Amino acid sequence: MGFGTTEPWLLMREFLREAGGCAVIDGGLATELEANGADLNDPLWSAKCLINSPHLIRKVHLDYLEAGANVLITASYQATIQGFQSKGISKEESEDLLRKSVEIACEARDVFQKEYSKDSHNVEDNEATYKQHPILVAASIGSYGAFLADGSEYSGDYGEAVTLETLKDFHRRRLQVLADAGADLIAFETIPNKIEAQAYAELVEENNTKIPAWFSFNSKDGVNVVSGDSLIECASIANSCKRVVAVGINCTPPRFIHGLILSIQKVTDKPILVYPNSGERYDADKKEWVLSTGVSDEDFVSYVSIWRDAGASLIGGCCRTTPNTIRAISRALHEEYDVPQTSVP
Ligand SMILES: C[S+](C)CC[C@H](N)C(=O)O
Ligand SMILES: N[C@@H](CCS)C(=O)O
Ligand SMILES: [Zn+2]
Repeated sequence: MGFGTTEPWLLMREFLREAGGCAVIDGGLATELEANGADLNDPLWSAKCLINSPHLIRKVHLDYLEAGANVLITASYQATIQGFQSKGISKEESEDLLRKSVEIACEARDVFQKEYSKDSHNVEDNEATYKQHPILVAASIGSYGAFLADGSEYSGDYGEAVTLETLKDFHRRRLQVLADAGADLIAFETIPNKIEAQAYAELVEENNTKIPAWFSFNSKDGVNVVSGDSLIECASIANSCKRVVAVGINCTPPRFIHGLILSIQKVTDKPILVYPNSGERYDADKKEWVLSTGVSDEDFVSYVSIWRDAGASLIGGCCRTTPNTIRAISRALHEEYDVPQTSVP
């Protein structure tokens, strides 16, 4: 499924309808790469796997599809031309690595869909597990703070020297490459402040970016985005951007999500997406998560119907969530909204 170039918002509505009213976003990619043995203690973080272990990325994407995800987010969150160049990789090879992140996700989707259609011939049409399963590939763009690799995507504090133009210059070429790489949409994720949202909005307009985008902010107080900038103002920037087809929150503790959905709704009619983290805290110096501050999968999933009823129409997980979290989200959504089939004796 692709969005093409016309009426992106209509096609998003159609995707959501095909997904049963509420689509499932995948879970933590880096988390699962680590669970599969990757060492991400590196300034490139998960993007290191684009160089060393693309097979792991493909496996994790497939695990999320099998768990019920309708949206795969690519491994380009911390993949930047500048970051690759600082490792001695040429500009051309860096751009190839960005494209590769999209290719891997598209390939995983193709493999999954082939298997899925093979299996469908062996089961009754009315079995809920074999319903139509639309899948979008969302090319991730992490913030300038992610590139800094100092955890500043959780502070949004870039200092006075970083201006709107700095951020536009930083993201411009990467956005162009990812937008032309065959993904269905761009996922601007973990956006920590208003200036970066403004930079993305201007770049999308300036480039006349071919594919639509979503804007997803993070919060650590349940009111504002992590920098302290107003979420309402940030979401309004996303709302004014015609190519933006969904607005929401990611990598934020589950307990804050309900209130944040209500805030976003005040300024947009666009679909709302939420993919919280487990509630744990990231120690950027040690490059590790502080254990025992998060919620269990059961607790996470107990929020799902609340988020859905509050108006979220894309729900998934971010850091420290796993295929088990996504499977439970998918079940919770489908149990609640599927009309049971009556069996004919
Ligand atoms: C979303 S955080 C866990 C990403 C990693 C961070 N930018 C770092 O490199 O430490
Ligand atoms: N897409 C990234 C988000 C980090 S906040 C990941 O799942 O690793
Ligand atoms: Zn995250």
